[in-house]
Order: sequence, then structure tokens, then C-alpha cells
Amino acid sequence: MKIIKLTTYRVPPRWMLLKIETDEGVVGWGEPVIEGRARTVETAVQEMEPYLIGQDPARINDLWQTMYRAGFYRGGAITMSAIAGIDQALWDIKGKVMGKPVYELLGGLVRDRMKMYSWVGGDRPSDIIEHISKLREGGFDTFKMNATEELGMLDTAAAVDKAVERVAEIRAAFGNSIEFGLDFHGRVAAPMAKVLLRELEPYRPLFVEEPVLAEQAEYYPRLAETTSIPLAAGERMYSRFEFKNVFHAGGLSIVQPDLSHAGGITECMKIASMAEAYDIALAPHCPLGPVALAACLSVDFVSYNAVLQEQSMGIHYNKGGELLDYVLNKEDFRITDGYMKPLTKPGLGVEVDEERVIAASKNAPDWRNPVWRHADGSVAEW
Ligand SMILES: O=C(O)C(=O)C[C@@H](O)[C@H](O)CO
Ligand SMILES: [Mg+2]
Repeated sequence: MKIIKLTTYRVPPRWMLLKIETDEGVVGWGEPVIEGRARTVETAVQEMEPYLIGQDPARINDLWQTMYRAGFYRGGAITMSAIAGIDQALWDIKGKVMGKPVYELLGGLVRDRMKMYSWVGGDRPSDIIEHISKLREGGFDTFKMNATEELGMLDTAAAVDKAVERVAEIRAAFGNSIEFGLDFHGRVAAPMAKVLLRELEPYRPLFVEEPVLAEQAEYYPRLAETTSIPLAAGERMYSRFEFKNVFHAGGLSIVQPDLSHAGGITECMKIASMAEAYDIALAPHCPLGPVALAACLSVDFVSYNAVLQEQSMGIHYNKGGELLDYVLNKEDFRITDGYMKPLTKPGLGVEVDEERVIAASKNAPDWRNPVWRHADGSVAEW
């Protein structure tokens, strides 16, 4: 079997799907994308074609190593997202050829169902109580929200109190009948992270995500010394070589690689097992589309340390497109009592609605995250 064609489709709300075709008619789908840089990743996928066209899609490991090493320069968000989507599609092909779901090819199920969580509150956290109440009716009991709006490197007690009061309200409304993660989203600089973590401690969030920016990862062990709140990060790290340093330095309790940013299934399986060796839990990042989620689940269902899975249904980013819009087997993505079952169809287990994808790709928006500014006019982390 040989790879004959790669086709990318940028689709609303801000995703990109990749179709890899073979000379024997077997097709694989992947989701290579960096939110806000879809066109750049699209070009990166096209630049990988010379390594792929005419090659045997079964040789995933060799194709992965070639894409990673052959271009001399390596790593980073764009290249590793391109490799990620291609890798997902190659695993999809392999599963379809062998008539097995990818998790079977990775050693079989380590659990029968996977715990899912839902975003609440939007870019500027608001209406949290009402949003949680509504999602609880749908069976969710675990949520994630932004902890703050813009926050200065050194901010006021009032700004800290605003973030803490929001969390206090959640505990007052729901007690310990629900769990919630707080995403600092890189908005909190090191000087304020310690302050916020201390004030949030009494409310026992399930975790705090990106307590500081990934480029400040050396603070993770220092911050972990000051709090019992589990620290989580990973969506802005792109290979096991980056995660290696973070695991070795310590401080992270939960690792959140993104299956569409960190080299795909092949790489994230390695990251997951490295994390397990450090007793770090796995909670793949996935505010993206159905193929990315299916790739996450392929890793979740074979990784002992997988504890939580993000999914984007109802997320505030999904304007103009929703998770199941491009999926024919929607019923397989049902979430019952906050859990998903394995996707059992061959490959990644997503039956892509290709007609819908092609139609939607005709006028895909160039999604960009907003550029926030502090009161003094300087750029704020979004
Ligand atoms: O889902 C998360 O945890 C996020 O922090 C969302 C962020 O990754 C946006 O997708 C960037 O555009
Ligand atoms: Mg995040």
C-alpha cells in the first residue's frame, strides 16, 4: 500500500482536517492544527509531503522519525502539529486496514470508560453557576474554567479577590458534589501565581492549569512547594524532549499534551508512559474537533495514568461549528454520566462526514484569538 495524496480542509470554527489517501482506497483522517495558525500548519503539512507520497503508510514509526528528524530543524508548535495530524491519519489507516480500533493495536483497553470534563464560563469567566447547573443535568460533574481575566504581573488584592470569590461561589453552590479545574491560561505571571494559589487553596480546585506560561516551567516545582493544589500543564509543549525536562524538574501532577500539537498518537503515547514513570496523571488537552478527540481517546483507553479528558462540546470557542458537525457516527460520541465509551469502529473510530467537511471548507474563517491589553495599553496574555 502507498500514500498517494494529502488534502487539508480548514473548517469552522477553527479546525483543520487532513485526509490521507492510499493507492488501495483506504483513507485516513487527522486533525493537524494550531488554533489561530491553521494556514501555517497547512503549509507545514504540505512541506511534509515529499517524506510521505509513495511511502507505505504502515511504517508509522519510520515516517514519524523522518518527518521529525529529516528537516534538521525540529519541534515547536507548527511542525509538531503538522506531524500530529499526519500521525493520527496514519494510525487511522492502519486500524482500518487491520479492521481494529487503534486502541487494540496499542495493546487493548486498560479501562472500560473515560472520565470527561466540560468547559464553563468563557474567555472572561461568567455565569459559572448557571452553566454548571445546566451541564450537571447532562451528567457532567467535572468542569474547567478560566480563573481570571487579564492579570498584571503585579496585580491588586481586588483582582485576586474577584477570582477567589468566583471559586467560593462554586463551592457554596455545589459543595463537593462537583469538581472543577482552574485554567490560569498563562495569564498569571510568576509573582502572582503564588499569591493566587495561596488564596485558592481553601476551595480545593481539582487542579490549576498552566499556573505560569510554559516558558516559565522552572517555576512548577517552586509553586508546587507552596500549594497542595495539583498543578497541570502541557498544551503548549510539543514533544517528549520538552516534557522530559519538566518531569525531571518535578512540580507537575497532571500532564496535558495535546494530541493535535504534540506529535500525535505516536509521540503522546511516549509522553504518557514517561509521565506514568513519574507518577504524573494524564489529561490530554482537546478544545478541538472530533478527530483530535478520537486520537486522545485512543491514548486514554490504553494509558493507566489517564484520568480526565477534555472535549469541546459547548466550549466558548466553537462559534460557527460544533464537535459533532463533521461526524456521521454521532451516537458513538455520547457522554453518559460524564463518561465516554471507547470508539470501537476500525481506525480512530470517527466516520467523517466528508461532504460536510468539503462544504464547510469553502468559507472557513481565519479564526484568531483576541488581543487583550492591560489598562496601561500593554499587551495582556489572553
Ligand atoms: O482548552 C484549554 O485548556 C485551553 O487553554 C484553550 C486554549 O488552548 C485555546 O484553544 C487556545 O486557542
Ligand atoms: Mg488550557
